[in-house]
Amino acid sequence: MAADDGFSAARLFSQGVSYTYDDVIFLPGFIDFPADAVDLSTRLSRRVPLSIPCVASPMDTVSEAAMAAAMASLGGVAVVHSNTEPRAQASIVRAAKSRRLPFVSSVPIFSPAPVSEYMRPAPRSASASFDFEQAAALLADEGLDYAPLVSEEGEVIDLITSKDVERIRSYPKLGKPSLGADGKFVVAASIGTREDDKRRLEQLIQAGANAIVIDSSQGNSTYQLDMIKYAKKTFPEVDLIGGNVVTIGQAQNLIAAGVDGLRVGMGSGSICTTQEVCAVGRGQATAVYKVASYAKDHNVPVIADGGISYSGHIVKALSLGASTVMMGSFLAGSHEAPGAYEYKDGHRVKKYRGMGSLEAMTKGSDARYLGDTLKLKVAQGVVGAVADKGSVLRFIPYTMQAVKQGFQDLGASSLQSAHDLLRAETLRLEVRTGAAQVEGGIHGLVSYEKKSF
Ligand SMILES: NC(=O)C1=CN([C@@H]2O[C@H](COP(=O)(O)OP(=O)(O)OC[C@H]3O[C@@H](n4cnc5c(N)ncnc54)[C@H](O)[C@@H]3O)[C@@H](O)[C@H]2O)C=CC1
Ligand SMILES: O=c1[nH]c(=O)c2[nH+]cn([C@@H]3O[C@H](COP(=O)(O)O)[C@@H](O)[C@H]3O)c2[nH]1
Ligand SMILES: [K+]
Repeated sequence: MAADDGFSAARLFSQGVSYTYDDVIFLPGFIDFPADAVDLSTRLSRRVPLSIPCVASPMDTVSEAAMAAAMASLGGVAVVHSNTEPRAQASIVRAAKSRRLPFVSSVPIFSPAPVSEYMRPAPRSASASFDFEQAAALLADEGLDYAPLVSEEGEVIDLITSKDVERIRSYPKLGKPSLGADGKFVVAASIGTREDDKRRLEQLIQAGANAIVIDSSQGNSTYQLDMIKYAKKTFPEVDLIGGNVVTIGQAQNLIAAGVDGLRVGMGSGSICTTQEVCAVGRGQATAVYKVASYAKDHNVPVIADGGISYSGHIVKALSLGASTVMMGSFLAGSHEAPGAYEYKDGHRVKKYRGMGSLEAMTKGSDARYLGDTLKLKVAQGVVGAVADKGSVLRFIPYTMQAVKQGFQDLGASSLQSAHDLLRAETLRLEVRTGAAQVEGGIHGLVSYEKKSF
């Protein structure tokens, strides 16, 4: 492409305008490879590789054991939220890491009555270290309807049933899972910056957390810098992700303090009211581009956090320099998100709430606020609901296929290649006017059905 067509990102993002994903559009590049050849493997942080660039947000309506097992089995990762007691959070991490199956069943396995009173003895059990194919083969070979999943310590941790096998088989084939050096699923977890969080950190690391996210809307604080220094000194072997940041100045401080990854986004989340309440933040496209262009020189991967509604947003975030995207609302309506489905106006929905909503704050993150001299609580998020999306094991593979098609259109065969095109200014983009955005969407139809896959 002629270099004088469109704008380079460097030029576009230096004009004093805060842009978000929908404001910008990439100009197509040259295709000389099939979409299937696009390599989406990446890193969550310096030492945590992933095979897909997807991260589930540390929110109590998104990331618990079922999400963590499913995301790791897809090659991504979930960050287990901290809106609960440290012991409970650590046991969620343990539960996800104790298996190699892509799900945590909802069958209650704890009961006041001895199990033998209401269940037949299982003819065979499956080892908790079995992956899906091994467990499915056991059920098929032995003609079993179910088998308990038994840990190395002889504890029954779950059940696998022939129905689970049927369900998982109806989804796209599982790719390369995220496994740590211990051969177990990669699971991350979040902490805060209070004195108590040091104890939480210790318990999470004992539970085997592969990376720790320091969860704050404004990471550039003396509290976070102190926590980074403490964590890096006490547990140097575990990757530490700082944030959130949206400027180079914030990133500089956290990188200097030693973080292995950065989480970028302030006010961009679907449930966020931070920009409204505090007047601080940044358009997400600008934030990702600016922080990533600084962090790359320090070998610090960037997580583009918030504002992802569809695959095109993921392509934009990654092409603007992010190594992964972190998602809340995109994953919240899934089978794997915590909570039960409800019906609202005839739609099947799941609750999704901001961690800075009054409801979430009074549930657990309250400690943050109760300790403050100023005890007036002001929400920076809302409580809402999102539509049932089915299993992440189904819609994430389709979403990744769409992302590969986007990369192919750009002429980028991998994340590294997209980042190279960006830095070489071969990647060209423009701002879309309001009319161009309308044109880029579905328009002029009396009615339509949108079925993506
Ligand atoms: N990405 C985003 O745009 C936003 C995200 N959130 C989410 O909401 C949740 C809460 O975020 P925040 O309110 O930023 O939590 P936070 O824990 O970072 O801050 C809450 C308050 O506690 C203070 N604080 C923190 N550590 C302290 C210490 N050691 N001593 C004294 N004061 C201390 C902070 O300065 C702040 O006033 C998080 O899950 C966050 O991800 C909230 C707002 C915006
Ligand atoms: O202003 C905020 N108030 C909140 O209560 C809140 N809770 C979460 N978050 C942030 O939003 C991200 C998820 O955003 P999405 O739903 O758009 O994926 C998350 O990953 C967070 O960065 C919040 N931001
Ligand atoms: K918002």
